[in-house]
Amino acid sequence: MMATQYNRLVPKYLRTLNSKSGLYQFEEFLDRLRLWLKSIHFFYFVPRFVRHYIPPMNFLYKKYIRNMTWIDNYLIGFVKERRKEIENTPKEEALSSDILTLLICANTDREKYPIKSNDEFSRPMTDEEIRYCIFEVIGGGIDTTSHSTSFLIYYLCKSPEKKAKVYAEIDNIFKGDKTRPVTYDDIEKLVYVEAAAKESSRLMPIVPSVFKRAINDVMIGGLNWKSGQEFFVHQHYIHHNKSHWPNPKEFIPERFLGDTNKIEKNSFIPFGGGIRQCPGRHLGMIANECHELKLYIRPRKD
Ligand code: HEM
Repeated sequence: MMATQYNRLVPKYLRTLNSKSGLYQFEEFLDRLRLWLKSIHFFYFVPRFVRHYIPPMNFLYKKYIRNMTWIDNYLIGFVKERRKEIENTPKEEALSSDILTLLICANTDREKYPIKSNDEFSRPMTDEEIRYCIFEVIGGGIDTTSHSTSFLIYYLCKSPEKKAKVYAEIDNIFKGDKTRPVTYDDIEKLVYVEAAAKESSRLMPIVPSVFKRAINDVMIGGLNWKSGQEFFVHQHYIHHNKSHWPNPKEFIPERFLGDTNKIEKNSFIPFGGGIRQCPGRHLGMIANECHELKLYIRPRKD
């Protein structure tokens, strides 16, 4: 989405920074996203009373809230702008399939793949709801995917023997054609590539732990948790636990080949779990595999 925005906002011949250009605002947006990321820990760990009343925490608090308001307004601007564009597009003209367009058109007569149901969610979403979704996708979908790819490349570079297997599989499917687009069929056939991507996310889960709250009294891991109690599930630790993963520090994609039923339930959770499991998990995994492909299909420089 960011790359598309960049290309849309700034024609090639204008790609220099000046304070009025959309690109300038976009750069500011990225800076503010970084600040927002920093502020997450502040809101997690600084108690409410301290952040409201004790200097300098209360100044930081105000700064972070101002930052969040700026981001909200910026994103709402996109939603409104795109909504107007869609309204001005004749019905017979096809719309693009980007996430923003799909969200705006959901449950309207412009929806591409309508789902019939009569529940409380069968109404078009408000600008505010779409803004939340877009922000989640930006926050949850971009760095996670790019960092996953970086670690995959890292582990493959460290394991020439495994990398050779990735090459062999890619060669077998693409037969030397370096230009044709990657299809869904290819992705299905690339089992070793997928196994390598999974093994890399086992060794280095990009989100190392997730935050959960018990909604009932429950026993997990032999401990009793009270309703309302909050805790972290530590993926990194689980992925390195010897009882689930023999030689846990070694990069062995073969673990994910063959009968995957032997992988113990909940011992591989790079995308979290439960009802709030990552909704972008398939997209993230496919993007990861496609990056791997693009890289290795090219002329090879080891
Ligand atoms: C390799 C890439 C990715 C990894 C490792 C990853 C990992 C995660 C994890 C661990 C969670 C928390 C799940 C939990 O609480 O149990 C999460 C949530 C989320 N992810 Fe991803 N993600 C990736 C890609 C994406 C992509 C591509 C998108 C969107 C297009 C996305 C959107 C989201 C959203 C919206 C949530 C919040 C879900 C909720 O709270 O209900 N993620 N992701």
